[in-house]
Amino acid sequence: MTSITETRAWRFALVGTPNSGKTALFNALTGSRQKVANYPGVTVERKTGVFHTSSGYRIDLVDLPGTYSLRGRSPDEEVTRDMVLGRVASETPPDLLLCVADATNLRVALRLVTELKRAGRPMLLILNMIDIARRRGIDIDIPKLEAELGLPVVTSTAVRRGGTEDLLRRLDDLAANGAGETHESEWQTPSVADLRAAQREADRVIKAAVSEPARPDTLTARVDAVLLHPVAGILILLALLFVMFQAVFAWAQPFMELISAGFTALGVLAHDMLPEGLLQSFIQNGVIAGVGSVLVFLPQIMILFLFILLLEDLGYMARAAFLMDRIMGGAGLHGRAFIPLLSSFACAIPGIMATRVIDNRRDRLTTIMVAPLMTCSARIPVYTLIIAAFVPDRTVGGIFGLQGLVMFGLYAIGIASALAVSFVANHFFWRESATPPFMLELPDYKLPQLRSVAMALYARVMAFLQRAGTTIFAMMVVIWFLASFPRPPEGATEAGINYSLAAMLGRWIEPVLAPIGFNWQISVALIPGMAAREVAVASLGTMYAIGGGDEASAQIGQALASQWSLATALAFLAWYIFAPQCASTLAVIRRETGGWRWMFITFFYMLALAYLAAFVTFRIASALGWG
Ligand SMILES: Nc1nc2c(ncn2[C@@H]2O[C@H](COP(=O)(O)OP(=O)(O)OP(=O)(O)O)[C@@H](O)[C@H]2O)c(=O)[nH]1
Ligand SMILES: [Mg+2]
Repeated sequence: MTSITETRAWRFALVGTPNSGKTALFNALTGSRQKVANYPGVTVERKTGVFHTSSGYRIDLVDLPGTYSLRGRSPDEEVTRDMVLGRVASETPPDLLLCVADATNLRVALRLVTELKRAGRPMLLILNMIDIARRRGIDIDIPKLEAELGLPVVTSTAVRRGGTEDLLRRLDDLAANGAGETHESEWQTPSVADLRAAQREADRVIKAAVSEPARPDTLTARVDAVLLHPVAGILILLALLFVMFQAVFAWAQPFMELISAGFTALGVLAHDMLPEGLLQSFIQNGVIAGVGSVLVFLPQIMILFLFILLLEDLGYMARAAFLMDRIMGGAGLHGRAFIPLLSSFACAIPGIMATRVIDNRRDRLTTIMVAPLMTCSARIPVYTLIIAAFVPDRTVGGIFGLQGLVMFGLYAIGIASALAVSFVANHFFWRESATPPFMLELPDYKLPQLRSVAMALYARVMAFLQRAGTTIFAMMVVIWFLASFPRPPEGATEAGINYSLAAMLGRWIEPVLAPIGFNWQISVALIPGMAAREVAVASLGTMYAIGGGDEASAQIGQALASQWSLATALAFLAWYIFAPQCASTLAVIRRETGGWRWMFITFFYMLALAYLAAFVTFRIASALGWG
C-alpha cells in the first residue's frame, strides 16, 4: 500500500526502564535480531531500524538502553538521555518518544514517564507485557490512565505474533496525523526530592487507574526462596554449570563425528578428483582440513549457547549475579560486573561493551581488564581438540565424564584468575576501594520464548559460520602458502614442509617458546591465531595435513596425539586460558577506554600470565614424566 507518497520519514525512539521489552518490540516492529534477554542492561548503545506502517509511512525506529531516570549515571544511560533531550549533534531528535512500560511493574515505569514528560517531546505510553499483567489479574483502566497522565496509552505483547497490532494501528495514525508538538524542555537534573515527588505522582496515578489482585503472584518469590538460598542456591548454580559442560561433550559427540567424517570424505574426494599438485594440496589441506577443523565444533558451540540463551530468557542469570555478588565483591568487582563477565563467555567483545552499565570508571576498567579471561566460545575448539586428543574418555566417580570435568576445570581457572586479577588491581593499583551496594533488579521468571531463543541461536550460528568463511578461511590461505613455499629442493630427504617459510618462521620463534614446551608448528600457529583464537586450531590442522604427506589425516586430533607430549598439550591449554590471542578484543578495549593505555596493560599482563602458566605447567608435567 503505497498510495500515499512518502513526504518524510518519522523518527520514533523507544525509551523505558530496563528489561521492559524495548528491544523485543524493536525486533517485532523492524524484523531485526537485536539481543533480548530477561535481565536489565542488555542494550547498551542505540540501534536504528526501519519499518513501514500499513498506510506506507516510513518510520525510523531507535532502540535505546533502558534507564530509570534521565540523570545519565553510566555511559549507557547517557546515550538515552542525550537522545531524549535531542543533544546528539549528528542526529535529528526523535519526533515521538515511545515510552515502554512493563505493565506488571508500573511504579518505576510511571516515575520515569513523569520525568520524561518534562522533556517536552510528544509521547506514547506502551504498556508492554500485558499478557503477564492480565494473567496475574492486574486490571488497568486505560482511558483513566490516559486522562491522569495526559498521554495516549496502548497495550502490547512484544513476543507474541499479533501482540503489536494495536500499537501498529496507533503508530500509523500518529504518522498520518502528526505526532504532536515539541515544547521547550523543562528538564533539569532531578534532585532526590524531585525523584520522590515523581514517585508520589506515579503512585497517585496508579491508585486512580490500576487495581492489583488481592492475592499477588508468588511463584517468583517461592522459586527464589530456593534458588537464592545462600547454600542451596550456590549448589544449584554449580550443578547447572556442571550439567552444561557434560552436555557440551556428551551430546555434541555424535554430531561432531558426523561433521568430521563429512570433511574427511570431502578431502578424499578432492584428492581423487584433482590432479596431483598445488591446487590439490590447497583444496585438501588448506581449505578442507583447515576450515573443517574449526567447523567441527559447531555442535558444541550450539549446545553451550542453547543453555545460556534458555537461562537468560528464563531470568536465571540475574539470580546467578546475585549469588555471585558476595564472592565478586570480595575480589573488588562491582555487582553490575556480573552480566558483562557472563556475556564474555560467548565473546569478550559484547562483554566489554556491556560494561557501559557500570557507572564508576575505576570499576568499569577493572571489569574490562578481566573480561578476556572468561572462557569465550572461540576457545572451545582449542580446549576440546586438546582434551579429546589427550584426556581419556573415562567416567570418574561413577557419573562424571573426565573430559567434561577437565573442561569445567578450565572454565573455573578462567573465572578464578579473573577474580584474582581484579583483587590485585584493587589492592595494589587503585587508591580508594569502596564496593558500591548491589543494585541489579531481579526480573520475574518467564517461560523462555522458543521463537526468540531459536532466532538468537540462529544468529550465533551464522556469526560462527561467517567467521569460518572469512577470517578463518583467509588465515588458512596464508598458512597454506607459508607451509607450502618454497618447495623442497631436489633430492630433499625430509617432508616438504620442513623447508617451508612456516618452518623457518617457526624455528625462528621456537627458542622463545621452547621453555614452555611449544614446537615450531605451535609457534607459527600462534601468529595467525591473533586474528581469532580458533584459527590456531585450523592452522595446526593445515600444517599437520601438509606435513603428513599423502596419508595425511583430516583428524587433526590423531596427528596431535601422536606428535605432542602430554606436557606440551597441557602447556598449550594453560597458554590459551590467559593468552591475549584476539586482535578484535584488544581493539574494542582501546575503543571503550578511549586510548591505547588500557589495551597495552591488558595485552601485557595477559601475555605474562600465559607464559608463566604454560611454563609452570610444562615444567611440572615434565617432572611428572609426561614430557
Ligand atoms: N511475556 C512477555 N515477555 C516479554 C514481552 N516483551 C519482552 N518480553 C521478555 O522480556 C525480557 C526483556 O526484554 P528486552 O527486549 O531485552 O528488554 P529491554 O527493555 O530491551 O531491556 P534493556 O535493553 O536491558 O533495557 C525478555 O526475556 C523478553 O523475551 C511481552 O510482551 N510479554
Ligand atoms: Mg534492550
